[in-house]
Amino acid sequence: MGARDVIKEANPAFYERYSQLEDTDEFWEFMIKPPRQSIRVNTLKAPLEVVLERLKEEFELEPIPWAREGFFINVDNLAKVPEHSLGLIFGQEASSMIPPVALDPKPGELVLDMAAAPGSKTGQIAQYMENEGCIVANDPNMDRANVLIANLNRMGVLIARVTTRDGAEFARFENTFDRVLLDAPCSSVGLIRKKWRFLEAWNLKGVMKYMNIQKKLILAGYKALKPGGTLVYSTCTIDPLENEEVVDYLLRKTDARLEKIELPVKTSEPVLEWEGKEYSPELKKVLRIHPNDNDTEAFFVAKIVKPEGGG
Ligand SMILES: C[S@@+](CC[C@H](N)C(=O)[O-])C[C@H]1O[C@@H](n2cnc3c(N)ncnc32)[C@H](O)[C@@H]1O
Repeated sequence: MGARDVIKEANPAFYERYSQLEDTDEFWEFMIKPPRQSIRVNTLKAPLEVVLERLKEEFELEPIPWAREGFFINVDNLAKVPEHSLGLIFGQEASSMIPPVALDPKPGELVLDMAAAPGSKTGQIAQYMENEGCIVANDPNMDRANVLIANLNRMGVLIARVTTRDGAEFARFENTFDRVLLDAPCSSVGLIRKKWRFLEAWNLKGVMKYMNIQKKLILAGYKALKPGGTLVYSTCTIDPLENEEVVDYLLRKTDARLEKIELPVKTSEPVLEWEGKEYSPELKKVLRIHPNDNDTEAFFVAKIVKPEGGG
C-alpha cells in the first residue's frame, strides 16, 4: 500500500482536506516518512569549528543551507552522544531553525518568545544574541516550562526569564519588545513524520480551536512589539486556517506589514484563496514549507514588522 492509501485509511477527512493543497505522490510519501535527524551546534558553549571537528571524527554531517549552525547528522540516539548532554549540540528539526533566523535578534535586545517550551528556538535566539540582552521565554504549560528551564540551563542560556502566562496577557505590555517570536500551538501536521498519533488525532474541530487561539496570540504579540520591531509567526502545520488566515487577520486588524524572508529554502505556494475566502496578496511573502520541499517537517513562517510610529 502506498503512503497515499495509508493516510486515506488512517484519516479520510485529513486526506480529503489536504489533497486540496497538494496531491502528488511525493507530498503523501514525505508526510509520513521518518524524519532526518538534525542538530544545532550551540555556539554559546564552544566555537562552531571546535564542535564540528570533534563530531566529524564519529559522524557524517551535512550542512543545513538556511542555518549556519545546523547540520543533518547520521546518529540513531542523540541522547547517547556526550556533546548533547554537555549542551554543545541540541537536537532540533531543520525547518524549525527558520523562525529564529527570520527573527534575526541582536545582542542587547529585549525579545519575547511567547510559546517557548521546550526551548529549542529560545536557545537559538540566545545564541544569536550572544547571551546579551533579555529574552522573556513564556509557556503556560508547567510541565513543558520545567523542560524549558532544564534545556536553557543545559544550553548555557543566561539571559532568559521564564514565565508561565497565557501568551495573550502580554498584550498589556504595549510597544515594549524589540522582537517577538510566536511559535504558536497548532495542529502539528508537521510532526506526523515523528509521531503517527498526530495523524490519527487530527480533526477540523482541532484546527478551528487552534486558529482562534492563534488569532488571539498574534494580536497580543503585535501589541507587545515596539514600533519598528519584528514579529515572527510560525507553526509546524499546513492548514491555511492556522497560517495564511491568521496572518491575514492581523493585517486586516492592524497596521502590520509583511517582509519577505530571503533564505535558500524550497517552498510551496502560499494559499491566497481558501474555502471561498481571499487573502491579501501580501501573503505571497510568507514561507509555506511542505514536507517534500526539503525533506523536513512542514513549517509556515511569516515575518511581520510594525511601522515606525505605528501601534
Ligand atoms: C510549537 S510549541 C513551541 C515550541 C517551542 N517554540 C520550541 O521551539 O521549542 C507551542 C507551545 O505553545 C504553548 N501554548 C499553548 N497555549 C498557549 C498560550 N495560550 N499562550 C502561550 N503559549 C501557549 C504550548 O504549551 C507549547 O509548548
